[in-house]
Parts: sequence; C-alpha cells; structure tokens
Amino acid sequence: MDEWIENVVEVESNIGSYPNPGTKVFQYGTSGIRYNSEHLDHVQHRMGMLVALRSIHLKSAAVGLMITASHNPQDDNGIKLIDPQGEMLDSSWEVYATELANAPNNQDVCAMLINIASKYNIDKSYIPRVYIGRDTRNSGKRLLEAVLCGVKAFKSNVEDFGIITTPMLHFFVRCYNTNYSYGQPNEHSYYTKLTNSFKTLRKMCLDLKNYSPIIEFDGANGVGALKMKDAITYLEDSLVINMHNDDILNTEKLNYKCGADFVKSNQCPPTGMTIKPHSKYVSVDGDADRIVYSFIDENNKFYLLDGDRIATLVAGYIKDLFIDSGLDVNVGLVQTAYSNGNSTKYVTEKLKVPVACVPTGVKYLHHKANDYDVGIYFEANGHGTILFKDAIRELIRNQSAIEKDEAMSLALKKLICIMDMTNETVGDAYSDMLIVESVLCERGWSISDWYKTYSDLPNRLTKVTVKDRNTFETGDAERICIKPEGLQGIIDSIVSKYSMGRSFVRPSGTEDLVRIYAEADTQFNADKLAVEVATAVYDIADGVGKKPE
Ligand SMILES: CC(=O)N[C@H]1[C@@H](OP(=O)(O)O)O[C@H](CO)[C@@H](O)[C@@H]1O
Ligand SMILES: [Mg+2]
Repeated sequence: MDEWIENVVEVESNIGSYPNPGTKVFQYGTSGIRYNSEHLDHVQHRMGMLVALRSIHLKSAAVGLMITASHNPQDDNGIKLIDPQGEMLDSSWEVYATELANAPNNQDVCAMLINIASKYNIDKSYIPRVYIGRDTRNSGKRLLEAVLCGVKAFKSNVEDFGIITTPMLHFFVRCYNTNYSYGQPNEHSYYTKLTNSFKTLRKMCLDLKNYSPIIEFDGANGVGALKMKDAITYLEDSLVINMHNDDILNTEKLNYKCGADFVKSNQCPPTGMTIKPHSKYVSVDGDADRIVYSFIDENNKFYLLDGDRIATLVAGYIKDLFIDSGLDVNVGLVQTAYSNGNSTKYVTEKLKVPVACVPTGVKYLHHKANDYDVGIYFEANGHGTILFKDAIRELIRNQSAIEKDEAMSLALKKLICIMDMTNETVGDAYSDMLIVESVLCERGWSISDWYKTYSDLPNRLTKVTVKDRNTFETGDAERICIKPEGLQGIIDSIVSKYSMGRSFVRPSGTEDLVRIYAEADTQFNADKLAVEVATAVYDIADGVGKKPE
C-alpha cells in the first residue's frame, strides 16, 4: 500500500509543481473549499488525488469534482466534491479534504493518503472514475490542469465535461452510478429529461388565468446564462425567456451586483437590466444551483420570492396532488433557522405540512429530507430540491398505470411530470425554475398572486468580523449560541424587547465572519435588533474593524 501511494504521489502526480506556499488556511466548509484562486493550485491538485482515491474506495463508482466558487466574486474559485448518488461528499471525508489542503509539504500529503488508503483497506485494483466540471471563471482552466494532474496520477478514467453548472455535474454522476436509469451523463439527456416532463405537464394546464410564461432571466453573467441559452431550444415556446446579465466573456461581471445571492442579500432588483413593474424576474447564482424570483410593483416597491417562498409553493402543490391522487404519502419540508418565521407558520398551520429545522448547509437539509416519503428542502437563499423515496416513485408509477378514476389518474400523471423535471441530487436553478413555473401555471397565478399567499416577517441578515470565529459554538440547529459563554443570555434579553423578535448568530462556514439574523414586527425593528445583537457579538468576541451601526 505504502509503495503504491508513494509512487502515485511522488512520481506520477508531478507534485513538485504544486507546493503549498503555506500562506493560507483552508477549510472544507458549508459547501466545499473557496478562496482567491491564486492560492488554490496545490489545493486542486490534492483534491484531484483525494477524489480518485474515493472512487477507488467506492469500487470504481463515478465521483464528481466541480471547480467553482458559486456566488463569490470572479477572483475566487474553489471546489465541490460529489458522491456517487449525486449528493455532496460524505462528511467523514470532508475532514481529509481539509487536512490535505493544509498539509505543509509533499511528504505529509503522501502520509495522509497512505493513512486513508489503509484505514479503509482500499483495494488498489479498482480503476477510479472521476467526472469533472467547471464554471465560467478565468482561473478554471488553470485549476483544471492541477486537478487533472492529481486525478490522472491514479490512472483514473476521467470525463471532463468542460463548462457546466454544478447541478448538471451532480446529475451526470448519478446517471453513471444508476446504470443510466436516471438519464445519460450528457447535457442533451439532462435538458431532454427535465424539459420534456415540463412540457408534458404544461399541456395538461388548460386555464392559465393570471399566469404569464414570460421570464426576465438574470444569469449573473455566469454559467447559468450560458446554459439557459441552450435550454431555450429545448423549451421551444413553452416559456418566453428574455436573457439579461448573460455576458460571460466579461468575467469580472460574474455575480457583480446581480444574480441570486446579490438579490437575496441586498433585497433589491439585479442591476444590468431594466426593471419593469409586475414583470417576473428570475435570478440564478454563479454556478446555477440557486434561484430566487422577484418583481417590483407600480410604486417601484421590491418583492422577493426566495427559497422559503419556493418551498411553500411546491409543498402546497405536491400535498394537493397527493390528496387528489388518493395516495397516502408523508410529505415534509426541511428549513434552516434562516427561514422566515411566517413561512414556517404558513406551512405548518395552513398547508399542514410538517417542518424540520436543521443547521445551515445543503448537506444537512438533503440528509433530513430523506426522512420523509417526499422531502422538500430549501435554504432561504434559494438552494433546494425535492426528494422522492424509491418506493414512492414506484408506487406513483404503478398506480398511474392502473388508475381508472380520471381525476386521480390526472394527479398521478402530474406527479410523474414533477418527479421527472426534478434534479433530485442537489439544488438546481433550471429544474427549480421549471417546477415553479409549473405550479404557478397550474394555480393560474401571477407572481404577485404567489406573493400574496402569506407575508414575510421583516428581517435583516448582517455580519460581524471577529478575531476568531472558531470560538463560536451553536446548538439546536444553530438557533442557540453555546459559546462564547454568556452571549445567548444577552441575545435573549435584547430579543425580549422586540415584538415578534427572533435573532440568532452563527459562524459562517464559507467566509471568515459571524452572521447575525434578526426578525421583528417592522423593518425598522428588525434592522435595530440586528444591530443590537451584532454589537453584542462584536463586544464579546473581539470584533475586528468598524463597530456595527
Ligand atoms: C446565510 C446563508 O445564506 N448562508 C449560506 C452560506 O453559508 P455560510 O456558512 O453562512 O457562509 O453559503 C452556503 C454555501 O453556498 C449556503 O449553503 C448557506 O445557506
Ligand atoms: Mg451556488
């Protein structure tokens, strides 16, 4: 074992070209590793080796490696690793990713890989299979070379899909490992599967009422824009997509004042396009795994329909379809502490769908959603999907084949369409858009009809930089702050002064800072509550820079 790995690392992998300059500390966090791309060559090289080893461990299952920094600025880049069912890398291996990225020298890298190989008793006769994709960032091509060097050292079968969205790569990985029952690992199969089921459902919708198929699409000047242009040829006339922020050649524009993260964080329309009252705006992020909707009214007031809204829309619709189909299926929704309190109330009280709350990060939501027959999960920022248990999928298809009752049969057919247009591996802006458009059309709703289903509690998300965010520890799905000691007591007493107040703090997993979330009866109060709690964090945890105001 030792000799094998030593040979791979020291001879085959060209490791001498990828030294760790030792200037930065990396962490495989909420969603992989992200950093300024200048510091990432050795990281990508090592992740290439790790992912190949993971495939060998999993007996030649295809695993994925996506080179992206999602909604971060153009200068950043990073990596997301994908496990065989298209889900995110198992958390037990995240630790190795972090350790390897930080290993000071090549001998350490070698020793760590030997450790992993012997811990899992890895059988080196398996040939690894690695699927690779990247977003539109300039640095992607250079970092790809580093990844390839690492991956090929293990004599892997490598498939480089070039520039694709993150969810496409997740989909492709699942296709291979399900022996292609999920689809073929190529873009044509992806578009065809998702779009055909969308078009089939659209034909069942006879009365559009207030629904409009026109979408103003904000592509964040990234891969989402590039791929939407391809998708349009598959959609034909089922949707009218007007493209904006689709300048992928001007890479410094990526995510700049546009895209899902900008719109959600700043609670304002994307720039780079004319915003017309009551038009329907769709914004995706830099790797197209997030989506939010928005519009303005005749008074230029801005309305955001974020992940919470999408989750409630989808949960209500799916629940109704199951009622109509006569099938008794448990449908549940998974949220995080960032979900608006009124969305949780609406889902539990009005839609009567159970809600679970888990820590931030799609991996936690995805995992929890598996507890339900049909689990819907969305982060408030617009990352989410629907998971159908295999047995339920089968039940729906079998029942649909024999159902005689017309109404029940129609509901089952609609459920099949929804299943087939869902990319169940991970949040997927394209798939989610098709689902939202389907439900809006079925309901006969305009975007403002959708907005009227419930009203959000005013809220504010803010952040504070502290000396060491690792001193923070949280509990109860991040709703309680355990460390620094004493902080939770202070937060409780601040919150108690506010009507409908709620606030929590947690260290970010993607940035070096602490996030503060606050909700209250008015926007003024939510803002004020956020500042008060941010100040408490700043004071107790050695805040860095300007005091919150
Ligand atoms: C409040 C917030 O939106 N946090 C985001 C952000 O994580 P942080 O750990 O909060 O930095 O990035 C994650 C990856 O994209 C995403 O999963 C998560 O929801
Ligand atoms: Mg993303």
